[in-house]
Amino acid sequence: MRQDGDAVHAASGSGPVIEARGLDLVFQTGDSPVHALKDIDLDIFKGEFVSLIGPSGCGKTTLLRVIADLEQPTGGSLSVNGMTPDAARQARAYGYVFQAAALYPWRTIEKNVALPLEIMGFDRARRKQLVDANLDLVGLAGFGRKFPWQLSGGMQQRASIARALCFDPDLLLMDEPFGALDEIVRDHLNAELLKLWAKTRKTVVFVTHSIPEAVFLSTRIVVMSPRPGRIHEIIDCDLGPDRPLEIRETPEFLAIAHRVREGLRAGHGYD
Ligand SMILES: Nc1ncnc2c1ncn2[C@@H]1O[C@H](COP(=O)(O)OP(=O)(O)OP(=O)(O)O)[C@@H](O)[C@H]1O
Repeated sequence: MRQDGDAVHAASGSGPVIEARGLDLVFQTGDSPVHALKDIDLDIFKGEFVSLIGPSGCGKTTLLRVIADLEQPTGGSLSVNGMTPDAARQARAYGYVFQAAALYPWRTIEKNVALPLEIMGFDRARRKQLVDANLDLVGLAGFGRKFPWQLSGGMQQRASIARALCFDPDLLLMDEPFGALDEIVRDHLNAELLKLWAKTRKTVVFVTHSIPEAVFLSTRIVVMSPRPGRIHEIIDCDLGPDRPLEIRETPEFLAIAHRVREGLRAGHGYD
């Protein structure tokens, strides 16, 4: 198993934001136990954009949910910002973007984005300031008074990103946020997300099924193999920070995409 980036980061002396060692998760179901994650070792460092890619059911969402303390591992250890996942959740260490935008239909966009701030007890003036700034950041300035159903799917997903960012967490966990969108909108949002990441330098863990999306966005790609979900390979994606959409036609991009595809195939054991 390769972890190309680790040596570089270890040399820089910065500790990992996420550190998983021998992580295991077995779901106890009515029928038979489901071994969702097996022996996951993974370090993710500050400012990285790491994608988790793998076949359906390989445990990508489960791994993200374990990091977010929404599932409990049955073995191994995990730290998030040097804390237990439980402590990190309570310290609001991360923002979470779900597959579906999951906005409340009866609240306006600004009220949806403000929800975490209300829960955290921010006063009204500060809430307005943060909501406006984050709607602006995701290109939704002027749409705060609309209701979710008045916005396109892509705009709703942007609003859910603004909601995840509004309290300025250093870590963003994103579970296939653009999976349900058409390709043109997805391309556009990929480019926007990359700009946003370059501007904010947040650490991002991003789940996707799409090889081009993973290569376009990531600094490293974690290729997972089918159940029980294991890390098959970690691939460095050193295309630099400046990535216009046309980069997807370049030999460097295609070479990395090819490596990811080969990794997925080898992990599957088709050959
Ligand atoms: N709460 C649960 N109880 C029992 N089994 C579960 C539970 N959550 C997930 N699983 C199982 O664990 C495995 C991993 O699921 P997970 O959703 O993490 O996969 P995934 O890689 O994200 O899949 P997809 O790409 O289809 O979203 C699957 O077999 C799934 O059915």
